Amino acid sequence: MLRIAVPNKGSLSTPATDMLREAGYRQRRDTRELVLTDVDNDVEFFFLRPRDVAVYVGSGTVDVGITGRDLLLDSGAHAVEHLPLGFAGSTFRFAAPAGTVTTVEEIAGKRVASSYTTLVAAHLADKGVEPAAIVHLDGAVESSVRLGVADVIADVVETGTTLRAAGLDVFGDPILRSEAVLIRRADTDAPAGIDVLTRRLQGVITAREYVLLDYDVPMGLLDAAVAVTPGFESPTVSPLHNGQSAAVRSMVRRADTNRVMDALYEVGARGILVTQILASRL
Ligand SMILES: Nc1ncnc2c1ncn2[C@@H]1O[C@H](COP(=O)(O)OP(=O)(O)OP(=O)(O)O)[C@@H](O)[C@H]1O
Ligand SMILES: O=P(O)(O)OC[C@H]1O[C@H](OP(=O)(O)OP(=O)(O)O)[C@H](O)[C@@H]1O
Ligand SMILES: [Mg+2]
Repeated sequence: MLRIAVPNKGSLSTPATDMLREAGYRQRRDTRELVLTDVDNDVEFFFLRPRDVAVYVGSGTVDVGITGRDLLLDSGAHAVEHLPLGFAGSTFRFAAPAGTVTTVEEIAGKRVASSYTTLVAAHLADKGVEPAAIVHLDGAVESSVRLGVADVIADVVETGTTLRAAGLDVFGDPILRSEAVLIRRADTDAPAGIDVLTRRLQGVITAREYVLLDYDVPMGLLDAAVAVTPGFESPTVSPLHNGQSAAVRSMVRRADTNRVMDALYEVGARGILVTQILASRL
């Protein structure tokens, strides 16, 4: 039975549970449930603190887990990224009161507050910058400068709203671009059952990222239309009963849908329909 660690709280928890449910797994109804066995799918879920997921996976007590790339790197656990999951995207960045610190080099001799101190220490060591101190805080890191325990922070930035509210500006390149990832233990054979889980999660990712596009096009314009919608391998083309047109079906990136529909219309395609994909195995 594959043992899967899932975040029980925080930004990752609900989207992780939603994705597993979409992938056909049973999920808990009550947030106080700590363990859930899905007998039909031969998997067991352990609901753990997001920060602890990598620790359990690295120690081999659970086989795989869902966590953030930033949390994985900060944990120093013996675990590796297996599949990016496409949600909980964020950047991890330095910030300071507007105009005070504007380059990473200027962090030398200053105090840096973060909830991700291992990640910050490794990054600064890599850049050859020696801070005066790296202060570990559990959260609300943006308040640390105003309250006088740090000069600079390193924190998760999603929309930037929290930074703006605290009067802080980001500086330097992003330390990291993070998203939710499926992780497994490093340097060991892939656990039995991970392939099915991976295909199922990949299926959800594809269903979220792509739509199906159907359209009719006169035979003479078929090549031009197909060039607009090349699909994954090659689009499906079926002759229409009138003998003069073809019906085409192709997968298109959801974000490109309207641009592609406009281009197809220009080429001469008509009856252009978009359909949502509910599940997929490619
Ligand atoms: N706006 C966000 N705030 C915090 N974390 C985010 C955000 N967007 C994405 N994430 C990701 O979520 C993970 C952090 O989750 P975690 O549950 O530890 O913190 P949290 O969402 O801040 O929860 P908490 O309520 O405990 O503060 C990281 O991988 C982080 O990159
Ligand atoms: O760029 P934004 O969209 O504003 O999001 C980023 C903020 O959200 C998180 O804080 P959270 O609300 O989890 O509080 P915490 O700092 O106490 O963890 C994170 O630590 C940042 O502070
Ligand atoms: Mg938080």
